[in-house]
Amino acid sequence: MIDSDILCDLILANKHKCKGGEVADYIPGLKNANRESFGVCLIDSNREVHCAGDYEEKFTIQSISKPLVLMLAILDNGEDFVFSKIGMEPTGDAFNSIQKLETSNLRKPFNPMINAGAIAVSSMISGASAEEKFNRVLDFIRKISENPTLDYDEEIYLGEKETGNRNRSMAYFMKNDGVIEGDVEEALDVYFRQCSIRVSAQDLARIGLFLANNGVTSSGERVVSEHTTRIVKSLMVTCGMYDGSGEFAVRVGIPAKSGVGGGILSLVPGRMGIGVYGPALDPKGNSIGGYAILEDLSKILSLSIF
Ligand SMILES: NC(=O)CC[C@H](N)C(=O)O
Repeated sequence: MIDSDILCDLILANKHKCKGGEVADYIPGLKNANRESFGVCLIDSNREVHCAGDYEEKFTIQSISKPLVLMLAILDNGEDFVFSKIGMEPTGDAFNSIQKLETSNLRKPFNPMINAGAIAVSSMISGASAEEKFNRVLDFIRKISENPTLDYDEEIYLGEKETGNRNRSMAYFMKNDGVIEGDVEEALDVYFRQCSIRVSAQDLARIGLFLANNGVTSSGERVVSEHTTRIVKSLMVTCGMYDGSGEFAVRVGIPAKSGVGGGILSLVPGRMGIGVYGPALDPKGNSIGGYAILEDLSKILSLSIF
């Protein structure tokens, strides 16, 4: 049993830490986020929902879309094809780093949780057009979050598209190397749109529970195989918190994926899904408040899987 008061106490105890971070500012839609916003939602295996703070506030999913779109790409193409194009190793570099694409002998992005790998994943989604591919992504995320009202933020999508030249350059590089087989601009369009999907901490907790339950929604529908969720959870542990994944594994010890919108999706296998939101980020791009709450929760509830 989890006492909801614990979550309120943790919000109060950690709120001051958010003042230390920076809100992502590469596009106006993100810069305008309120750095004081702070919310958490935990849904346990009995489907009991525990929430505190701004758990209903919407923000863009950003990099948290990466493990989710990976599941759809595996459904569409199979694991062998996906990992013939993308590796499974952490880089130790920033999420938007370009360097290993050329300097490593691998000649493919190191993993699906960095931008290069995620853009390659987006290029594998089935559909006749970017719009059809994105609509399949949105439908998939609606299903696993059990929230049919999820939508995307048009202003942020356009901002991502306008400023995303670093992502664009990686995508063209990967097209040159045969990692991306289809139309590059279409892959980028799907990627920019998927980053702009609006979610709340509660939506993330629901997705976390789906992963904790090995690919079954709380209404009992199996959407992906247990094996696929194992792949995704493993990659979340090793690469989900960017180049801070090692320290996060030591301090918190659960699969998690963060995004520059300020969200963190996390879960404890078989036990619960947890979503946190706080747009003030540390230098690696992880939510400062979200990280702090997860660290405290892990200690209080003995969540580490290690
Ligand atoms: N770390 C992130 O959340 C990155 C997502 C962001 N839209 C980008 O592509 O740079």
